[in-house]
Amino acid sequence: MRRSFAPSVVAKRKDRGEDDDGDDDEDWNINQVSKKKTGKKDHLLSSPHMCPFRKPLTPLGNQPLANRHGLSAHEEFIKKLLSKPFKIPIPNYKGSSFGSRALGIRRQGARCALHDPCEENALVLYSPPELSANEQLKVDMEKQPVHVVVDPLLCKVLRPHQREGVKFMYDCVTGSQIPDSYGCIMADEMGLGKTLQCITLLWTLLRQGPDAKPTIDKAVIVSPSSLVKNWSNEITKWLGSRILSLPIDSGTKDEIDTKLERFLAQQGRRSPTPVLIVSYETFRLHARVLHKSSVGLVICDEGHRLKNCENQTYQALTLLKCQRRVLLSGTPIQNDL
Ligand SMILES: Nc1ncnc2c1ncn2[C@@H]1O[C@H](COP(=O)(O)OP(=O)(O)OP(=O)(O)O)[C@@H](O)[C@H]1O
Repeated sequence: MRRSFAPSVVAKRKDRGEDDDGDDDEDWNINQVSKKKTGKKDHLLSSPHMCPFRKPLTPLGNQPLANRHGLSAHEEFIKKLLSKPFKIPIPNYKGSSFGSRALGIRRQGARCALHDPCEENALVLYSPPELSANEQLKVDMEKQPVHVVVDPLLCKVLRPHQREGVKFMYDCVTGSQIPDSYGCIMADEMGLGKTLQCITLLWTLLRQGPDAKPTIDKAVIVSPSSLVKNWSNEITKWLGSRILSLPIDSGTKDEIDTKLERFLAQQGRRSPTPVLIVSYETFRLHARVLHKSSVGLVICDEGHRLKNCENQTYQALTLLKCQRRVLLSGTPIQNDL
């Protein structure tokens, strides 16, 4: 802090007998310092490097200690801390069996639906039971079921009868229509858009569920060979690149087996190709591979082709490890389905 040199202030200071060895450079007086502190006036004055008007700088000895690398003790401590190798805190921890899976950040707080159930035109397939204010205080919001709402992308194109159809199929395959039954026949007339309804169901089950996680991880569509490509095109038409399908309509036995094995080996929420599309013939011929693992949903297009239960394709389909089953047919009556 600079001292005032106003004559009145200087006079007052002198009256009070204040000495001048404060911090201010301007007030430093080499004669006084030499008399009071060192008594080496002559020596100081005789030094050719000593300025008589400016106090000497603080000696370096007052600075924090530096090591031989020029780091202060604190910097040295931080460096040591950061260079410590990472140690797994759990003894003998082996890690997950899915080596490629990265650790995620656990979601905190209440679960929420993927799409807004209150949005105009929203198609809500599942609503959690309503809770009273008192119940809301008691329940664990992290375990509360959430709404299942059809992606608005599809909602805006679905026609009224298709909305009903999607809701019907969802209720059936989730066991809400008939307890412990997970199948249905979708028998809309030809050209009413059964394919789009099934794609909507598939997309919803692959991404959502009341537990705020996907209901299924893989699905198989079995259709007449002439329609395999059509299914793949319709999926791309409505969902773009959101999901990739795996249509199998040609190839050698080994090639097809390899593709099927790869499809079945996929696990978890984000399978790269979660939808397999095969013909009835391919399904029957490769049933041995397909029976090795389970899938979340099977859709049989033109299901009236499964004429009776002695049929080999029917047998192969029955043995597939899959609980949720949808059969599509524009003409279900002809075969007594
Ligand atoms: N909501 C919609 N808006 C626009 N186009 C639609 C809609 N629903 C279906 N379509 C189109 O109508 C056409 C016929 O639909 P689709 O093939 O699904 O009928 P389908 O009921 O499966 O008939 P089929 O019994 O002959 O298989 C398709 O090209 C489909 O993309």
